[in-house]
Amino acid sequence: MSVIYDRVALIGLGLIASSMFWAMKRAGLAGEVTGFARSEETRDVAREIGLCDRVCDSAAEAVEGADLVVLCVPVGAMGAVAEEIAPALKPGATVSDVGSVKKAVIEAVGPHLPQGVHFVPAHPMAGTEHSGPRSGFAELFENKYTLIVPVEGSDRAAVDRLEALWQAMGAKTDEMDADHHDLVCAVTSHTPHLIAYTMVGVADDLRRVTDSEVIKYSAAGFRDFTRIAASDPTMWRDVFLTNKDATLEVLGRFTEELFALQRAIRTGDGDLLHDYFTRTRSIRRGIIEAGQDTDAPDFGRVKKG
Ligand SMILES: NC(=O)C1=CN([C@@H]2O[C@H](COP(=O)(O)OP(=O)(O)OC[C@H]3O[C@@H](n4cnc5c(N)ncnc54)[C@H](O)[C@@H]3O)[C@@H](O)[C@H]2O)C=CC1
Ligand SMILES: O=C(O)C(=O)Cc1ccc(O)cc1
Repeated sequence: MSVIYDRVALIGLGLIASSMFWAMKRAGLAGEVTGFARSEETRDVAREIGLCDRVCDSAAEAVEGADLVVLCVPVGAMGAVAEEIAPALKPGATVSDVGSVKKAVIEAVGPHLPQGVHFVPAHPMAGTEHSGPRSGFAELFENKYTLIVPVEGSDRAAVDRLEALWQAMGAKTDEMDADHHDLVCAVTSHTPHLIAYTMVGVADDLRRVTDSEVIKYSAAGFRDFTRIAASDPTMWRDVFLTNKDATLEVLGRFTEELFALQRAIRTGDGDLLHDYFTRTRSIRRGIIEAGQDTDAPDFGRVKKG
C-alpha cells in the first residue's frame, strides 16, 4: 500500500497508539511516525522496542511538521494535550483522536485548535484489557469498526483521508454525530464495562465468605467479566465522568429491567423469564446471521442466498 500521510505524530503511547504504529508500518501508510508520552518510563520503553521512528521529549516537538496528529491519551487528558500542542501545529494538518467518548472530547479539544487545522475525531471500536506501549499489535483493528465523528465544518477531504488510513489499517468505517456515538457506546461498551466492574466487585466481596471458590469454579461468563474488569482504571474513570448523561440513561433502563427480572424470580414467574431469554437469544442469533460477530465460529453462521 502507499503512504497516506508523510508525517504522523502519536501523542500517548499505549495500546491504541502502539497498535496504530505497527499497523501503519506493516502496510507502509506513513512516512515518519513521531511519538510522545508523558512518562519518561513509557518513552524509554518505546525507544527500546522501536515504537515510533522518533520518540520526542515534548508533545510540541512531536507534532512539529506533522500532517496527522492523533491524540491517544485518556479522554480526560485530551483538552490539556490539545492546548499544549496547538502553537506547534502545522497549518493544514489534521488533528484526530481515538477517545472512547466523543462529545466531551470535541468540546475539550476543538476550542484550542487554530484556524486552518482540520479536526476529525475518531474512535476505533477495538481494544483489549491490556494497556501501555508493549500491548499493541498490528491486527487489532482488522474487521472492526472505526467510527468517524466529523465536527461542524469538517473538511471533506480531511475526513476522507483519515477514513482511508483506518481502512488501510484493516478497519471498517462509519460516520455519525457525537451524541449518537456516545449513546451507542454507552449501550454497547460503557455500561457493559460498568456491569463487569460491579459483578467482579460483588464476587470479590463474596470471596471473603467462600474463600477462593469464586475464582476456582468460575465459568466462562464470569471469566469474561474479570477480563473486562481488568481494563485500565484511569481510562474507564474518564469514560464514565465524560459520558455521564448517556451512561446514566442506559443504567436507568438497565436497573428497571433488572428489577423486573428480580421480581419474576421472587414471584416464580417462569413465563416472564423464558420470554425474556428467548428475546435476548434471538438478538445474538441475529448478530451471527448478519455476519457481524467476527469472533463467532463459522459453523454458527447461516448461509445467505
Ligand atoms: N483500551 C481500549 O480498549 C480502547 C481505548 N480507546 C481510547 O484510546 C485512548 C487511549 O487508550 P489506551 O491506548 O488503551 O491507553 P493506555 O493506557 O494504553 O495509553 C495511554 C497513554 O497515554 C499516556 N498519557 C496519559 N496522560 C497523558 C498526557 N496528559 N500527556 C501525554 N500522554 C499521556 C500514558 O502514559 C500512556 O502512554 C483513550 O482515550 C481510550 O478511551 C479506544 C478504543 C479502545
Ligand atoms: O476489550 C473489550 O471487550 C472492549 O470492549 C474493547 C474496547 C474498549 C473501549 C472502547 O472504547 C472500544 C473497545
